[in-house]
Amino acid sequence: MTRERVYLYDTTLRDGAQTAGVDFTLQDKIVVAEMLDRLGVDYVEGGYPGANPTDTEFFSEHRTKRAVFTAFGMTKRAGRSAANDPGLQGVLQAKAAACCFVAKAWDFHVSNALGISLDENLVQIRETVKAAVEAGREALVDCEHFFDGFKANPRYALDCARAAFEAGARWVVLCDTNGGTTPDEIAAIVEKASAVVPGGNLGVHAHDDMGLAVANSLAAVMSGARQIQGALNGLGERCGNANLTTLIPTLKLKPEFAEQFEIGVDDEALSGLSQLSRSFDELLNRTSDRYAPYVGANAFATKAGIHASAILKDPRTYEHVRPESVGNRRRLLISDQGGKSNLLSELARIGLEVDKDDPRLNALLAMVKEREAQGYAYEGAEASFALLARRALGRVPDFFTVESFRVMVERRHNAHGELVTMSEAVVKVIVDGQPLITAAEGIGPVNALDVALRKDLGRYQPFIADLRLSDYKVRILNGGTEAVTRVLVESTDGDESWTTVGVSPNIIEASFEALVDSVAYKLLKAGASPP
Ligand SMILES: CC(=O)SCCNC(=O)CCNC(=O)[C@H](O)C(C)(C)COP(=O)(O)OP(=O)(O)OC[C@H]1O[C@@H](n2cnc3c(N)ncnc32)[C@H](O)[C@@H]1OP(=O)(O)O
Ligand SMILES: CC(=O)C(=O)O
Repeated sequence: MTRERVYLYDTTLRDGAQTAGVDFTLQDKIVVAEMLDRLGVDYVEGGYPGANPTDTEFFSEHRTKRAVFTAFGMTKRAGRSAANDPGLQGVLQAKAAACCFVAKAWDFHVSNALGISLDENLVQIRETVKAAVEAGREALVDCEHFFDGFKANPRYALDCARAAFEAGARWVVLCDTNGGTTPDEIAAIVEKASAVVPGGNLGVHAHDDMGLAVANSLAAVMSGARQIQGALNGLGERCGNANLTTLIPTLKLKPEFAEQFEIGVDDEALSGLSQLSRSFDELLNRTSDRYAPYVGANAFATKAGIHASAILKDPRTYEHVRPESVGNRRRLLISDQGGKSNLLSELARIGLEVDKDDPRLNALLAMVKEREAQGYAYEGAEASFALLARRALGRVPDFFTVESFRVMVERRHNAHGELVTMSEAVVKVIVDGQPLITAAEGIGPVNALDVALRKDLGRYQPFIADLRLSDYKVRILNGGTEAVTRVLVESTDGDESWTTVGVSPNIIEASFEALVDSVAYKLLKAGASPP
């Protein structure tokens, strides 16, 4: 059976730039356009030339090799011709192969936001599209608020779509601008619109204000639309646009879509999707959503023991697609919700083969559950779990022991008479039976302890030379007088990052426990020989 082509139109660099907290530089835009081009989307909407210097500069040259590089703008203003509208001319002069114009399609908006007659708006749509076609551009029209407009005045909304199509628009894109439409409504309205504009020329642009942008886009395709507009990681105005990072795997991996439709993203690009999504977040300087469908770090993370047990027998029991297909990975987490299956999987991952009937496994599981009840959280502290497991299995050397530590925080005037807060720590460790005492200053008590601990570990010192802390998180558990503190410390040596956990009613003690685990893990990892 021949499959029909569905075109992906990426608006990350235009609607995505309207996301609160997102501000692309020119260099960012260049990098993202290249990422999108490699991914295999059909259109890259680069921004709004004329709206700001970055976008204008971005359109000073073609930025894509495969995708149709597209400039965004609005229909010409009322009361002037297309040729005399500087905004429209700015869009038409941009170095782009296509132009996408936002046009009002809701009578209420025409009267209240534009303040012009309904007929004048239709003239604006027609003349704008004609000007783009005459300028040799592929023309697209984003019919803003099409679905709300259709519900208020179906005839007029359809008149707008028809005006765009008859004037020569390749694509008439029906927008759920306020994101308030349901999939059933989308399906029914797209079907009605395809009586005016053939489905092969209809697109959908859905916003996620009800969490339905992906569902609405898929409903539109099922009703005949053949272009989907969306953004990487669901960026976009307010709650975002349809998330292409969710839509792409769905279109490629779910039989009800994959058997009927074809998109420009190939299997290899699909297998790089998780990495692409995370790299994009890094470029935005924001933390990736661990719970994102398909690409999130938790998308294939299983905590429940019953699930883990079945996954080990056949991953299809609890996975709707293979994690590798989108470049993600399966994780069976260690926690108080897990059973022996979780343990066995994690032990195998860290290179410890243990028999399922080994009694030490039950002891380790009991220990994990007991410690989790005290406040430890091993699902996010894989290095502390690796140490705990090796200790339970008698396979971890005690590289060093901590005899004592002391921290002092003092607020005083320095030699210049300025008020300063100083932290000092003294740590005493035993290495090969020899006591080693170190003292250090730090910007805070934990920093002082960290510096002191890592200052002199005797013959282990070379192994920890590249160790540094990259993150430190504190959480108070239970509240009130019963409160205990959980500290998670993330460390790195440049090659790998690992997380350790410490728990105590005393925040310094909890921090120190996590620091000691981090150093021990590094020694283990580096293959340091035990005493
Ligand atoms: C649904 C969407 O996401 S559409 C995309 C929205 N994106 C953006 O607005 C980002 C870029 N925008 C901008 O930088 C600026 O708004 C500009 C450069 C486009 C215009 O700036 P200004 O000229 O200062 O106008 P301003 O932003 O205050 O108002 C928009 C004007 O466009 C008019 N307008 C809005 N939509 C359209 C349209 N589809 N066709 C013609 N005119 C329109 C409005 O009526 C208003 O004009 P008015 O003040 O005379 O009534
Ligand atoms: C065009 C557009 O971004 C919208 O209608 O939401």
